[in-house]
Amino acid sequence: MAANTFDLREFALDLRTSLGTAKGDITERRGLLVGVEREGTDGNIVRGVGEATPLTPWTESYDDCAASLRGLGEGAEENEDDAGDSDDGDGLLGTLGPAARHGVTLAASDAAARAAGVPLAEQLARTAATGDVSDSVPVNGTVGDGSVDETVAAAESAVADGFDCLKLKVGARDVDDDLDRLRAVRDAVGDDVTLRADANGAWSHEEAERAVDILSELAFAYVEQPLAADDLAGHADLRGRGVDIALDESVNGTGEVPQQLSEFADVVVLKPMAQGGPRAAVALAGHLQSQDVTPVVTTTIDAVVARTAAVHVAAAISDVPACGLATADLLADDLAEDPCPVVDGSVSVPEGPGLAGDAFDSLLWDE
Ligand SMILES: O=C(O)CCC(=O)C1=CC=C[C@@H](O)[C@@H]1C(=O)O
Ligand SMILES: [Mg+2]
Repeated sequence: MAANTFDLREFALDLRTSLGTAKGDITERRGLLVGVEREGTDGNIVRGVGEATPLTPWTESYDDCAASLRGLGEGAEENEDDAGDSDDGDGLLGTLGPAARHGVTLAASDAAARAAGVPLAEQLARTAATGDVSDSVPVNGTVGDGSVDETVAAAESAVADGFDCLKLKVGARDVDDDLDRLRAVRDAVGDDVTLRADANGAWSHEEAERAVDILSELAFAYVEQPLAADDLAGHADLRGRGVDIALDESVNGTGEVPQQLSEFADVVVLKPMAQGGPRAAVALAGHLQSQDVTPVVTTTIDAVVARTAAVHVAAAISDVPACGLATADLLADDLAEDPCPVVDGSVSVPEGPGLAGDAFDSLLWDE
């Protein structure tokens, strides 16, 4: 196989307004675009584009990600067979943290899908045997921490924009203040809007038990990561109280993923950036569905390349519920035009080939 050559481009994007979470405010997203070029079987150059946008504690640090990708560029010639689109972590890929691995495997998968002339979602569905590929994906609105009035206003604005599912960030303030926020949102948007809360592991077991009882009264669909990432037993204990329990940091970190997640959660959030690439995310989704656990795909507030890849991941997962992919509006600017704009609470899957044809090539190569 001809050697891969890798190109890198660093970027930094400000958020339009900071996203308040229990882990602090997210104000900027720094990452690296990864471009791969290789000679195809017909002798033509095949290109692929990836994105590595770290976010601790879901992934390695930016500095570690950047250093490992720069090291990759120097050794690409010797490691041509390792930098394919395999996510099994052998060889070269095994030395990379999840965000760097996401950048490399996404670029390789984009190149392979473009060479085959198929959308990335179709290639992902083929390799994971997940079944048919959707041509659109439902998405939820994302509402950060804020006062009661700010939260209600943001929720009403999202519903007016066509979202019928909202995720509300909690855990940054006293649990009773959060429950006042959530009750006010339910009163404002009515019973037909699906509501979710995400605590990012901020609550004690006692706080979580109180919260779950109120969330059940308010008919919330699920609460994401109410307890610390390592408290799987605590999450299991919260189940069956009228609101589903979702795991995020317990599954999307740099630790081991428990095999039998159905003991601990009804829903598992999948972050392709934290899973080390689109294929790993789709494979885990299939594993979850085999245990009757519902997968939900979310970005890590990424730039347009990784966000588009997350749309393809969600499209390759059968019967996926509303996903956390409508995060473009959180950014003050982006690297390229969005091929998956949100329309009435859903996004269309680009026809490709690959991610979005050659739409992102000019970000890495001078035409
Ligand atoms: O799920 C969504 O609606 C958007 C993504 C999202 O909420 C998150 C992305 C990355 C880190 C966190 O701030 C948050 C999460 O915890 O899921
Ligand atoms: Mg979360």
